[in-house]
Amino acid sequence: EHIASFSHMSADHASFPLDSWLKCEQQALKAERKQLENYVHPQGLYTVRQTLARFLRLTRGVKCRPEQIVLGSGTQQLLRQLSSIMNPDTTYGIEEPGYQRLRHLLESEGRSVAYVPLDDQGVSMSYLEKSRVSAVITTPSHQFPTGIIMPISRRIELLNWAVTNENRYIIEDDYDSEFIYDADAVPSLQSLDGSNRVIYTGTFSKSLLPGLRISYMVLPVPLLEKYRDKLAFLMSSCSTLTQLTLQRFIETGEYQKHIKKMTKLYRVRRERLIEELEKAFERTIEITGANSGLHFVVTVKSERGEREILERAKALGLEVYGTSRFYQQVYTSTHPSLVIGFARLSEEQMEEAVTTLKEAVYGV
Ligand SMILES: Cc1ncc(COP(=O)(O)O)c(CN[C@H](CF)CCC(=O)O)c1O
Repeated sequence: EHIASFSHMSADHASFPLDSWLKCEQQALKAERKQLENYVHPQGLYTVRQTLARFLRLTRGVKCRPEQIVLGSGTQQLLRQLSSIMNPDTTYGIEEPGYQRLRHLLESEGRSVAYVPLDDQGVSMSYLEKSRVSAVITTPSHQFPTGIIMPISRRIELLNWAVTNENRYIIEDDYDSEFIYDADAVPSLQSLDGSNRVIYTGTFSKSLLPGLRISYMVLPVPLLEKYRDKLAFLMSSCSTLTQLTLQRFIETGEYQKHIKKMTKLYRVRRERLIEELEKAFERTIEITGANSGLHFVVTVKSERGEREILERAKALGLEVYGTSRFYQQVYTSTHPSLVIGFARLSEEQMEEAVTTLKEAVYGV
């Protein structure tokens, strides 16, 4: 077990509103026995998709009808389905650094993948325009892992790129978009798309819990028709009970209440952690990507490389990950950078966790 965790992989399970979730679940169990005794629509229960369509419009400006939503047990399942209805010779552009598990998934499906470098506004358009990428997978709300928030100007450029060729798509992975601190919410790419180029995916793993395994994708109508042709045989991959519980949790306002509470809690925690890091490391670190989401990146000026820092941190009982895990190419950057998540870090543990991190970076 770790003495403390900077893991970026979870939400703050200690603050999960268990009582109200259980109440919604019990109500669902009692009121919806019929639904539970049968198989439901392959895309998930229609009434749940109605709730989600309203929720996405309200929170992210996503414009869609419930028919366009597919519920799934995790983003990877949805991407697997999507790649089976898209052009088989699509080249998928993965952000570099980016979410490597999506790359592994696409490669395991025999899809062709290319790497799209980033500049300070997100995916590099100059690279994209020269590349053979036809479907770019991007995380504009809080680029994973750098934390870059893609400005509206770059979103427009990206949409213009997509409309210049009817085989081009943007897969907008709106991951980690629920919590924003020092920036205004930027409208989703999907809300700006007038040409059926954007597939929007999201998940409740960060705002609720990863273990619920409930994620969703919004298909533009032409792809929905392909979905119905090719994947009508599929059964819904996420639990009907979880769908019904989530629906109640949203309809009763519990979800919005939870997000408000967690934004306040995470904002305070994030500020405290930045203070502690700056106090302990003084001028020797640079913090980037901290304006939204549940993690940021800390780049340290140290002779010690990332691998050695992580080994020492592990030996000291500290859970922390480095950014090299998100690069497909091996980079030997002069200054190692770490992904610092704060969802699992309590205020009491903070000082000790930062001291231990400093020990891992500079300790002898
Ligand atoms: C960019 C991005 N889009 C979606 C998910 C969510 O997927 P799901 O919960 O299955 O809906 C993740 C999940 N991120 C992993 C867990 F935090 C990262 C593991 C690692 O670092 O290998 C992610 O990074």
